[in-house]
Amino acid sequence: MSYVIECEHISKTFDTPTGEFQVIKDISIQAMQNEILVLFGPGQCGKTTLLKTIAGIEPATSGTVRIHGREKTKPGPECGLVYQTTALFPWLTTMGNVEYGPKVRGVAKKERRERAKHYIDLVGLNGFEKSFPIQLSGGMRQRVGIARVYCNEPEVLLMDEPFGHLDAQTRYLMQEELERIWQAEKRTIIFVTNHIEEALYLADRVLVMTNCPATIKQEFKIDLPRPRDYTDPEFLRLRQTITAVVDPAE
Ligand SMILES: Nc1ncnc2c1ncn2[C@@H]1O[C@H](COP(=O)(O)OP(=O)(O)OP(=O)(O)O)[C@@H](O)[C@H]1O
Repeated sequence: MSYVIECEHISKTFDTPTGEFQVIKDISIQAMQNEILVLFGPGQCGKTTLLKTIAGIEPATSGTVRIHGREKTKPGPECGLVYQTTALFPWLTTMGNVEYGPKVRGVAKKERRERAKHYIDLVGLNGFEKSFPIQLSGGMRQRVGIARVYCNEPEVLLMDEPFGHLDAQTRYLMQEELERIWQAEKRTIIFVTNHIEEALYLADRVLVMTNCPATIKQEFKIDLPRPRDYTDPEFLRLRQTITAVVDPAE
């Protein structure tokens, strides 16, 4: 079996004014083609650091990251990132933001506009092509962020609590929307969250992390049919089981 993402024995230690601080300890994970892998753990446990290491933004102190078998040591277009507060260019419209990546890479205007329009429609923003970010709600801005990474056609999507700043209703809606988008155009996704329902709604597998230094404590394969039902008894049972595994004081 060939994996899209392979992390082997990743450790990460920061030099701080008070000495060395180990954030990640010997983590090995793999993601298969089109899988949604959710990293789930308590706040400050090291989830973002692990994602940055996979993206090549924070080099690992030891261990290797491979994307499609190629070692990853620096940021590159093969990884598309969506953050909690998506940094859209405020002076560009939805179209301008979504087509930005292909434009910088020299893709001809007609082709990149068609591609951008396709992804704008896919995320449900048809009619908002000319809107500026300030004219959009938080959920709509995250839709633009998702369309923008899709438009760059990365091999993997790395999503760091992308819905963490949204109100509860919009958050549920965006979970459903991401699942719909992923069903329409599947990608390999590593999704970071500390929200158990979000993890269960989206994941093929949930990896529960321990607190700093982060290790993988337990893995759960989520075989529930999609789209998932938050009130399904099996969903609720898994919610209870996984919550019990996470110990914020660990
Ligand atoms: N550049 C850095 N230098 C020193 N310490 C750092 C650095 N980056 C992160 N840390 C520390 O590493 C720990 C893990 O941080 P990280 O942001 O990876 O956690 P997280 O699980 O993503 O947190 P949250 O759920 O709150 O987003 C924290 O204690 C943080 O202060």
